[in-house]
Amino acid sequence: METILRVRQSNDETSSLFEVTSGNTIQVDGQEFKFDSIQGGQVDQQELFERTVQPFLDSEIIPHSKDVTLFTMGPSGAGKSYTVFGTPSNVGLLYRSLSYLLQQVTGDLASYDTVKKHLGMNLINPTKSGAQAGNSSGHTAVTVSMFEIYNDSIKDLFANREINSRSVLDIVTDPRDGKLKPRNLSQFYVPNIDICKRLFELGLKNRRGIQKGSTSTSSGSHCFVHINFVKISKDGRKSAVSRFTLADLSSIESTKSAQAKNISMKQKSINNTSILELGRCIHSLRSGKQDMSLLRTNKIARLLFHDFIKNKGMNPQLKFLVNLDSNGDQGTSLQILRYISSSINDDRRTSSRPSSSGSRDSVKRLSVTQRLSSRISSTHVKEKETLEKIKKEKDILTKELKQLQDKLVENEISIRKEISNNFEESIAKLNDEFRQKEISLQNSLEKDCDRKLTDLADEYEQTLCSMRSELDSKSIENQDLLKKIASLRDELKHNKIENESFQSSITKLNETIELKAQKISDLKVSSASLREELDTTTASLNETTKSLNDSKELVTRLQAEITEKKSLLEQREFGSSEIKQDYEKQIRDLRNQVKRLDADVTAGENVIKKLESNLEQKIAEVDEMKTKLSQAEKSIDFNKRHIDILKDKFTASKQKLPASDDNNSATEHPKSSRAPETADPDSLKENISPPKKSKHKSSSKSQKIDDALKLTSFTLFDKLEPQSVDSSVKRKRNILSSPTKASDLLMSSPTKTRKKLRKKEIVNIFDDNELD
Ligand SMILES: Nc1ncnc2c1ncn2[C@@H]1O[C@H](COP(=O)(O)OP(=O)(O)OP(=O)(O)O)[C@@H](O)[C@H]1O
Repeated sequence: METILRVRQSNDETSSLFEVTSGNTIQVDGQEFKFDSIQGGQVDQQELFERTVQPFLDSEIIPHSKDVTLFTMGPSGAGKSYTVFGTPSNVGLLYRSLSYLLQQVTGDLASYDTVKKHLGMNLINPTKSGAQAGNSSGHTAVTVSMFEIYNDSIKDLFANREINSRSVLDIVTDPRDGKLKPRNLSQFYVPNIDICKRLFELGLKNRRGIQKGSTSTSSGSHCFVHINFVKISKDGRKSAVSRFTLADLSSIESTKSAQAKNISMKQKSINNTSILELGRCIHSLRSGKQDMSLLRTNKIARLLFHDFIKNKGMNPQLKFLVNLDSNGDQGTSLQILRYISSSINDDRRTSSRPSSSGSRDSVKRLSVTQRLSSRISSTHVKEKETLEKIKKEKDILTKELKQLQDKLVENEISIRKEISNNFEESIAKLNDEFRQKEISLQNSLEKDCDRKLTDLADEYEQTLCSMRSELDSKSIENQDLLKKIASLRDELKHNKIENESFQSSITKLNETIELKAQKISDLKVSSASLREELDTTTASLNETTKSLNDSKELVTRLQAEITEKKSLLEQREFGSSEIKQDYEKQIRDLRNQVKRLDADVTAGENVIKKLESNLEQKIAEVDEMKTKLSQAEKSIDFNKRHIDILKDKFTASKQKLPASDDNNSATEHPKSSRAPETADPDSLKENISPPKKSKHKSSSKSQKIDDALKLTSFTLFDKLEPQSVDSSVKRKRNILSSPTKASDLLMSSPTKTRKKLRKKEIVNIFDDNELD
């Protein structure tokens, strides 16, 4: 047991109600009180933690899984709650202890599920993030619980509910961790310090008299916090829990302070009684008197019972942290100090004023004896004897009572031990039973499993056999299919080759058709120009004819003039010789002129004849070209139709090809190569003479098509009738055929040279555009 004094120092040291006389002793009102350590006002929260709590965390809780309880006691307002919980900016022992323990478990934090296996269903996971914290192979964890005892009833502060009746028997040993605690107390898994803070905020909010967000308001209740440090064995089967209990006890209230804090007298007396009883209990246990009856009535004492039993009443790990305010009430402070010194530090009290109550008792006892002796002396001896008898009897009875009481305590201890042993035995039995059941269940499950596995194996074997036979048949089918696919591939290759040649022949045909179309268009152009030339020639012929007629009229007129002049000459034969000569000259000139005209007419006629013959020739050539043109057009139409048929066939063959060969999707069905046979029979009969049977199978379709086209073209050219000569040309030829008119034409032809040249050009054009 350890006593620590924390002093809340006032700024005004002169008004301080106590002084520290030596290292661990204080003096109040002339009385000295000794503590294990005194933490002055300059000691801050962290220092206090490091000096008072951290040592036993390191030496007891973490390595040895021992339980330690720390009580804070003191007058109201001395800083008990401040010491335990602190303020948000300066946290107290609770948060510092938790964060210290959490630091120790870092890296080895067991997951919530793992800890739950050991601590049971009452373990609560505070958040979703808590579920993800830690790992299944971790070996340490921290859990917390919080409850208050107020008006002798217990309230779970994390659950905000009264967790049991007023009976102390509701404080029970939890079989999971072997700790004595209120029945069904909530226990939270702690993954980190932030969650802790939120939890305790909630707990303090639920605490009686504590206002939200504050730890300073006096509550009038005893508040207990259990910090459980869980250690799981390496094999994960066993666990040990060490518990650090932080108890913020209610202050011992004077009537005045209780009234000031609005605490009922009943509550005040319950609180004070419970604390005094706790002190008496500890004192009796320490002095070896073991007044265990207190443990049956006092809840705080009962909560510590487990520790006493466990430690066999010897030196339980209890720490009393006494808070005193240097400016506080002297009476209350003295009351606390006396309480501590009488119940805990009795042997350590260095000096105190002579007990006034003790002297009063002795005075009382003296007066009673004097009165009794005076009575005895005044009454007769019999009464004295009787009194002595009674006294003796009383002594005997007192002795017996004491013996009985001792026996009772012994019995209770033995009963409790027995119960505890029985309980442990029954737990061990239950564990064994459970293990046996588990093993038998496991065996039966294994058997079941084996049986099912065998059945499944048989089933699978059968299925496998049937699947194998199916596989064999399928593989045979598959081979057939592969063969088919191979043959189809060959066919496909063959078709591909054919198709390629077919494509090239189509390309060639297209090229030929284009060439022919080009030639036809050229022929059309030249034929149009020929027509124009013909028209101009016809027009010039007409002109020449007209000029010939004019020339003839002129010749006639000149002949008439000659005749007239002859007659005039005869009439004037006797005229002057000059006139005669003039006339004769004129006649000669005219005769010469006539002769020249006759020569010109003759030459013109010759030219016209030539032109006529040329014209006829050209007309014949034009007719021939027209015939060829129409034949070629027909041939092209037929070819086009033929190509269309072939293309249709080709497309149909493509569609019929097997879909398996994706790469050869453009290949054709072999039947497409027989397109000419399935083409329009009438048109083929009409236009294509049957193709000669090839000696070699390998003759390409393009060749066949070419042959067919050529044959068709030739047949068409043979069958076509010659075209009739243009009627206007014929008419002009008739006109020009007359030799008498040729000279006139020659006379009046102004474009002779140009026509000759044009004629030459026409002849050239016809030569160039001759069809194949
Ligand atoms: N050592 C200290 N340093 C600074 N402030 C302190 C100290 N001790 C206590 N206080 C402040 O004094 C006020 C009262 O303290 P606290 O509530 O802890 O007293 P208490 O002993 O718990 O009182 P009660 O028993 O009535 O609940 C609080 O505001 C607290 O912050």
